[in-house]
Amino acid sequence: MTALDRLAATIEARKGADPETSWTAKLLAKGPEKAAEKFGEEAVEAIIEAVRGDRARLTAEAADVLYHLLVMLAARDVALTDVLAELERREGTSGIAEKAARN
Ligand SMILES: N=c1c2ncn([C@@H]3O[C@H](COP(=O)(O)OP(=O)(O)OP(=O)(O)O)[C@@H](O)[C@H]3O)c2ncn1[C@@H]1O[C@H](COP(=O)(O)O)[C@@H](O)[C@H]1O
Repeated sequence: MTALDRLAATIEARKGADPETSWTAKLLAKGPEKAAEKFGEEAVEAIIEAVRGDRARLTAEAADVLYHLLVMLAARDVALTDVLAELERREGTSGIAEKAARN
């Protein structure tokens, strides 16, 4: 099990937990729209660090992005395993070839 798998399991387990003691539960209690908004905020913070070129800060912001992505997915009952399966399905297909096949 990777750290991402463990984090997704923890987030799933936080559904219905006490919002006083869990940030995840607090965020989930506010609904999928709030989870999506937080994901957007964290993504923008990561973009800012990517543009600045601060690798340590980008690393930290990327971790925030991954956590908030998983919370947003959990809020809409999308399993990490389904996202990983979609990535596996795409493995070996060049993005350029895939784009060309669309037209
Ligand atoms: N990876 C994370 C993680 N990354 C970021 N955060 C929290 O996400 C929050 C977002 O920070 P912000 O500065 O954006 O929050 P804010 O500005 O106060 O929020 P606003 O009210 O202003 O929108 C902070 O409280 C961070 O601590 C996380 N909280 C939890 N986890 C993981 O989730 C697990 C379960 O956490 P709890 O649900 O809190 O038990 C933890 O053990 C960790 O593994």
